[in-house]
Amino acid sequence: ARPAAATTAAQADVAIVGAGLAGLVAARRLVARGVSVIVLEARDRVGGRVYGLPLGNGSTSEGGAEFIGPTQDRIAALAAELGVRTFPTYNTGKNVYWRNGRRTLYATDGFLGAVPPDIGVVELKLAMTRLNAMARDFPVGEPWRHAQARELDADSFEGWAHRNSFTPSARFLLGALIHATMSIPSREVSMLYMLNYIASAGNESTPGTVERLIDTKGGAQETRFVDGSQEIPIRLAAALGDRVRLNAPVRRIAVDGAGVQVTADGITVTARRAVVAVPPALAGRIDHSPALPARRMQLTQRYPMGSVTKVVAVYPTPFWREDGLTGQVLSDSGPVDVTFDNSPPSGTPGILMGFISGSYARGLDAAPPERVRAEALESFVRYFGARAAAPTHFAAQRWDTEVWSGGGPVGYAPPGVLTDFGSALREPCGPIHWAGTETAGHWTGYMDGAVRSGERVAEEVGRAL
Ligand SMILES: Cc1cc2nc3c(=O)[nH]c(=O)nc-3n(C[C@H](O)[C@H](O)[C@H](O)COP(=O)(O)OP(=O)(O)OC[C@H]3O[C@@H](n4cnc5c(N)ncnc54)[C@H](O)[C@@H]3O)c2cc1C
Repeated sequence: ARPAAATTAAQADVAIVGAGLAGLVAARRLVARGVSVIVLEARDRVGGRVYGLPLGNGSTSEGGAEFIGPTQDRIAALAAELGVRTFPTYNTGKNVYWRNGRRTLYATDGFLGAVPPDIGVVELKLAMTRLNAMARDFPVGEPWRHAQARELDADSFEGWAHRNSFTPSARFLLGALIHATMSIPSREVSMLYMLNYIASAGNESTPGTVERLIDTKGGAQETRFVDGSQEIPIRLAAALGDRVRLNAPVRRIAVDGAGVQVTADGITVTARRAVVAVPPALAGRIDHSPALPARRMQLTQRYPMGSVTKVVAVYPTPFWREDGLTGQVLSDSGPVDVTFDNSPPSGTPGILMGFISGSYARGLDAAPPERVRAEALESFVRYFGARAAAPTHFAAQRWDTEVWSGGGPVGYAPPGVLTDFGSALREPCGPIHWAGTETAGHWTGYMDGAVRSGERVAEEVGRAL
């Protein structure tokens, strides 16, 4: 990849907007079919929501997407193809559950799995069973086709959860399910969207379940990449060479009889087809001539990104392991309310990672970096003791101020959006095709969904050319 030169005119069969996993995979697949492509990337790096956060000593820790798990077959196959090795997420010992000011340690290899022991767990387990049953035989990737789509889409997940649980702890844990996976309060997301999200946490032969979303062992947090997840986009881009142009934010897509003209800062690409592989909210910022169909324009006004910051604290050793802890926390107090052990495979240095999500992220909106650091370390001390107070390095990656992401981890549908606008997520508009994890069937919201969407769009465009 090289920076785009000033006002270059270029030609290709397909112009691809965005060098995240979806855009890069689409490019790789199209090139393999003998199709010429140019990938236009706004940032000065590839990977989008996959990013290695520098730790100040030449090494990095994931500041964005990190984990993969069972049934995420497409990202696993891609990593294997690229020679990016994996290792199990550290998961030996007990998890910490912090609730109402009390710290409880619990093993995750029992009947409850990752669910912490609390008064409401029976109720929670019942609600999870109901959710799994509703997610079975679900039209994955096409929630608007569900027989009760309208009713389900009129509800928020919180609305459903409050009618299906009564104890404060079950309600807290159901809310935490959304907070931990989507980085938003559960009142903001459509029940229909969440059922699709649960149903999509599987593959063509294995139905999705809540457990596969939230578990470490057997779930979406099971596995990590040696040298970090960013190795995947970096290797994809290296193989594409100067087909990838950095620092080239796309501003405008014009369609005429001959095809498309995609105008970015410094470069205009004339192509037969365009693939837009960015989250819907960001796609909505690109000008179109002629205007896109109303349903597509209105969809992009209704698909917000979550609010998330990831923090990492580096220590000489992973001291929590000596205390018999996995490094994993679920808490009702912020700003860090979910943590993982982010140490490299060797275990040195020790790295604690924490999520600051939803209202906690919004609460720190105007906070200077020192305050974010102080409050995050206070959270770590609460869960892991005084040794957590003095890391050798601390770094934070905030996503809601990233102009080319707009938040994270994923764009989602608030109530009432999917039934009328959902099908505009993927439906091509003339020669313009849509990709990105938000358009995926299985594992929408995840790296696996991004890869699947890139593969699907390459197929779609390949057929249309
Ligand atoms: C904090 C965090 C944690 C996460 N954890 C996980 C995890 O553990 N496991 C997992 O599987 N997933 C995780 N995810 C989700 C995962 O990162 C995404 O699902 C996936 O990376 C999305 O890929 P994408 O290609 O669809 O979109 P993106 O990665 O967003 O790529 C879009 C690209 O388009 C570029 N772009 C945007 N607008 C324009 C424009 N106008 N012109 C040119 N370029 C443009 C952007 O710069 C970006 O490079 C996490 C995300 C975050 C933020």
